[in-house]
Amino acid sequence: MALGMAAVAMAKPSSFSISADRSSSLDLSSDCATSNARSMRNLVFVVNPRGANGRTGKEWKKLLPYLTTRLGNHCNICESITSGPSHAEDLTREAIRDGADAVIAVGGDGTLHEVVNGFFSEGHPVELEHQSRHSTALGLIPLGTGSDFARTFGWKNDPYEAIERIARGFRSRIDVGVITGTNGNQHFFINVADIHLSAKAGYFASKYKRFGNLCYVIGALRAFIGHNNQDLKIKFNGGEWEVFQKITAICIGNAKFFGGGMKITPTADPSSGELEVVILQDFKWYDFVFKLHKLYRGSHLSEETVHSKSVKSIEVMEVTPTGVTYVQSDGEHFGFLAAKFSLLPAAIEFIS
Ligand SMILES: Nc1ncnc2c1ncn2[C@@H]1O[C@H](COP(=O)(O)OP(=O)(O)OP(=O)(O)O)[C@@H](O)[C@H]1O
Repeated sequence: MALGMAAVAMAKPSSFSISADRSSSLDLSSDCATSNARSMRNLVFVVNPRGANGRTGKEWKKLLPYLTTRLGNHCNICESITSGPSHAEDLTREAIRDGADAVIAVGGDGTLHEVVNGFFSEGHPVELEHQSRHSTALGLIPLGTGSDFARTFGWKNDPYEAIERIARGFRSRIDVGVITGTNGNQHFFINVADIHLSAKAGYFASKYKRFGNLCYVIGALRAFIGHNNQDLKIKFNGGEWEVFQKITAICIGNAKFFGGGMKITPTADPSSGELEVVILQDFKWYDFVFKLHKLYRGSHLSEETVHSKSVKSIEVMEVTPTGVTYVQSDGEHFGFLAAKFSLLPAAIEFIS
């Protein structure tokens, strides 16, 4: 195992590992200073130093000594710093193949999203070679701008609380959402996928993260420029196509929150085996002004122009193809319609 973890570190110069138990036999053949004790849990922390406009990197530097003291006697702590977008996926795959007991995303929802995608390769779960029964858990230290997935569990951006959860090591299985685009490739999401106005707003919000949570307001204002509510065809659970008119946004929740605290899919539950779909129809700009408080509270489902439904799958396509209806997943730009959204029930063990 120690050799495996060393391989993670050697493959990426930005990775190294620390164990508080430095007196135990260390593998000094690499910069990944792991203990050989097999009883030690191997935890790989995938850290996005640019999360929350660089705050994640700064917080992590302060946190690491505490983490080492708190967990280092029982765990090998391996730090993997991302070097750019998508790197977290590769780091996660390598860690799982090398036998990590847990991969912990340190950052926001974007980092968590990439780590979740790293649990899969070409549509299949990544496994420790020749040991399909070994299970790597997913963990989270929420340190992002929105950190919306953590809100479903009532967690704050408090890294010390997160470390206590990791120390307890309680695991429960959660569902993972799957998006299949027009090219047939599968992409995974853990929080909320969404279509049209909100997805366009998210696309622009990502350009303004330097303004903190205000980026979501700026993104929404920018997205309204040139926006039209649009007729879309929807197929639920593999049934018949139905036309829904004047759609403003479709939100598909494995969990409840998006956009920096909006409780958009309020009955979604990542361990329910179903996705909650919320369809907003015929919203005008002033509806967002008057109904925004409802979206934040999750009380918008009672509105006449809001429909919700629990599903196993949903397919969406444009009635009149434009090719520019935005799709995003976990706040990350995915592409454009058409797309199918489905679920892998209980796909990942999550440290909760
Ligand atoms: N080293 C890096 N340099 C630049 N960008 C990176 C790096 N590592 C990851 N990223 C990108 O940073 C983006 C944002 O990361 P993250 O989600 O952690 O923070 P956030 O956007 O502030 O939080 P939230 O998504 O919760 O609002 C991700 O899309 C990811 O691809």
